[in-house]
Amino acid sequence: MGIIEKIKEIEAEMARTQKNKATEYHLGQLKAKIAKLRTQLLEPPKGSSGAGDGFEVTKFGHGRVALIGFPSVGKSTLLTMLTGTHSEAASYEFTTLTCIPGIIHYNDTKIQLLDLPGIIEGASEGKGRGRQVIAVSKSSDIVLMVLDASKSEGHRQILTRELEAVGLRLNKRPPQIYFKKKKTGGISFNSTLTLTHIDEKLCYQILHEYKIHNAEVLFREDATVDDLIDVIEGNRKYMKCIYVYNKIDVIGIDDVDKLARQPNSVVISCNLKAAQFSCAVKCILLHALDACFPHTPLNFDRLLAKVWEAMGLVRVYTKPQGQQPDFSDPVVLSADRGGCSVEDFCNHIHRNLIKDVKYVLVWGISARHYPQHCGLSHVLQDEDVVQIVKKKEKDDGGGRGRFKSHSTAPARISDREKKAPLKT
Ligand SMILES: Nc1nc2c(ncn2[C@@H]2O[C@H](COP(=O)(O)OP(=O)(O)OP(=O)(O)O)[C@@H](O)[C@H]2O)c(=O)[nH]1
Ligand SMILES: [K+]
Ligand SMILES: [Mg+2]
Repeated sequence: MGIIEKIKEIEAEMARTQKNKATEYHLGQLKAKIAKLRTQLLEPPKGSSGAGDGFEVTKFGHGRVALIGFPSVGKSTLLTMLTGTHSEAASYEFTTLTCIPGIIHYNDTKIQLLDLPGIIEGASEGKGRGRQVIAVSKSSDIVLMVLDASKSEGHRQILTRELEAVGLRLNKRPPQIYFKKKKTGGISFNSTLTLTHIDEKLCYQILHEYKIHNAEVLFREDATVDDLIDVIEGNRKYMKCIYVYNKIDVIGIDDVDKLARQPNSVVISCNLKAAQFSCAVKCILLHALDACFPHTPLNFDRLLAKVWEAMGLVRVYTKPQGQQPDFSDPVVLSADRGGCSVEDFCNHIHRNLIKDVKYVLVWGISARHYPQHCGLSHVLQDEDVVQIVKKKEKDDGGGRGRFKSHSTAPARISDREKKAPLKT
């Protein structure tokens, strides 16, 4: 029997089993069995270099965003409009057969956007190009789940299930469970609060299923069996996901309103410019819009702002001693990938720089006063300005200038200030 058949059989057994106190141990064990089989399924077939075979494109820019969705929801149309890179779009399904990269230029950064073939139910088990598509989406920093606003709400759940089946966790944080395998000593089970979904016996049983007999487990939240399995498997990827409802030009105002109010969601139309849209719809959208740009496709500005927020990129501008900061070319850091400390910043510029650094001067929202003398562990924030003071060098932090120490309230440096000359 193949792995997929085994999974199907266990799923059928779970569906047959009534959920009650007497069966909960058995059900927990079955869940662990399925998780183990799914992990086996993810192992690349012999002779291939990985599940993303033939789909890999070189990483480029400051971050990567994948477009995931059913066929013909408008992924390629969206890629073409956001990046200017042409990706064939047509009214028939599976128009796109491979991975097509484009670049979004936003806030002085470059974000790689990947168009992918449509996926269908069963993708996680290898239907269509599901496994390759999922492997590529795992390599990205965030996922845009593109949905057809005129189709069933169930599509979002089906896609979420497919992604969960391969270990992706969307808009969730890792379970607060400390877990460490040991060589001896048996299982030590502890919790900092009352657990309502799992008890010691169930925990032992799941560990037993994984043939783990010595370990330390500490629950720091009221976690579930699924959470425990995620922690034991240890290969889950926690990603932000934005639900992009496209084609709102073909649905009614009430439905647009409902979709626009869901968490992590944005409603758009590739077909209509904002100016062509009725005033009523624009009013509804305004609760989510900072400004309405009449000549951009409807709500693209909002979509880009959401992508930017989810990426969590931190732009740091360098200021050579005695000169204006260079506001054209930021060093781009990320808390999730590589970190945002002064040390990370220095390593970004040059890997040997760190040994020459005496301290740095920081202007911007991470600084308590302007400029703040900071060490290597100081955590920078978006739009900070940094001057590196090397050993045997004097800083110019005491001079007269815009970002000087007598400024009291740390404020984000505005675009206007960036353009204005900075005297030092
Ligand atoms: N009404 C409407 N149609 C749209 C919109 N965006 C895209 N379309 C149409 O939807 C159809 C499918 O678009 P594609 O961009 O090919 O969709 P896809 O998701 O890339 O499809 P596959 O590559 O086959 O998975 C095309 O006929 C587009 O013109 C929209 O906002 N409104
Ligand atoms: K299509
Ligand atoms: Mg396409």
